[in-house]
Amino acid sequence: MSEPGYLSAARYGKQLVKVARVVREGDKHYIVEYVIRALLEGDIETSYTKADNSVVVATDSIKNTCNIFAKTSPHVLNAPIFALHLGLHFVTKYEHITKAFIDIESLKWSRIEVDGKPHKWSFVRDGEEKSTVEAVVDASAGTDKITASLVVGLKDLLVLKTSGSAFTNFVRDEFTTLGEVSDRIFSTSVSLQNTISLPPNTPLSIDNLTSIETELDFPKVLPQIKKDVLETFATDESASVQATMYLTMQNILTSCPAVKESSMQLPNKHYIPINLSAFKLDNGLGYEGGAEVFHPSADPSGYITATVTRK
Ligand SMILES: O=c1[nH]c(=O)c2[nH]c(=O)[nH]c2[nH]1
Repeated sequence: MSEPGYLSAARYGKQLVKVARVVREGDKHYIVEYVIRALLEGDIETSYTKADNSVVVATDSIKNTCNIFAKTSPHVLNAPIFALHLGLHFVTKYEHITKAFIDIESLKWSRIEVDGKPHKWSFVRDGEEKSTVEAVVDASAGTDKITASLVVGLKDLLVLKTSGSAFTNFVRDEFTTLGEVSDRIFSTSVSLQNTISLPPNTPLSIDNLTSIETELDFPKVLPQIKKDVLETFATDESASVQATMYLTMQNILTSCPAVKESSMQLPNKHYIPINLSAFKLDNGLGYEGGAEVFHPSADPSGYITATVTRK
């Protein structure tokens, strides 16, 4: 009997590969802690359609490769370049693997300050936000014509402001109960992805990674992006989540020439003023705001997304 369907997409690999790497420069130490997802595409159809494992690089070997590269890659402290290195390895090592998808989440380890000075080997988890990388390395046109896309960003960056946020002039009809406010709490958990322009005229290869690493300067760019996010959030007289997120991405495009597109997803984590009038307490429920007691509402939340692309 002929099969009713055909294999229209296939990709596989290992996810949740957790690895930490210490780099020691004398008694000054560095640490990164990564959660890696490495997925492969290529001439792997027969593993699905013919039970042919001869085309399968075992996901266990993919995990081993992540650990080996954590030890051997000269780019291990620079997550976006490390992701490109891993991806380039898979598409050059295995002739039948033509695309590699490497995602990395970096957990936050910041140096502990002692007497105002960063300690040499002690670190603190001072925030749940993760720095993110999504790299796609594509050798489908041949290993001498490898291309890649690279997206860097962050997620789970929780922020809140108690003033400088209004929401007025929205559609008011028979479905509307929300009052207009000139002053409210604005809180969100920032997810942000920035598409990076890779240096032009540089054939993508493992040999060129060091010059790409120098040119893109992620140790400078990534903190700049976070600074843009936090400073825009703090200082914008926000008319809405939509308007503030748009301004944030324009500021990133201004400060980071290597970013060609920026996308954000922001939940609007509502803080709802509690009505205390039954207790003869005025909790500032009107247009002017000024409420002091709120219900931090877990759900539902607004969910606002946008992409800004360089002209
Ligand atoms: O900044 C906001 N944008 C909205 O689209 C919206 N909708 C809503 O109920 N409150 C808000 N706040």
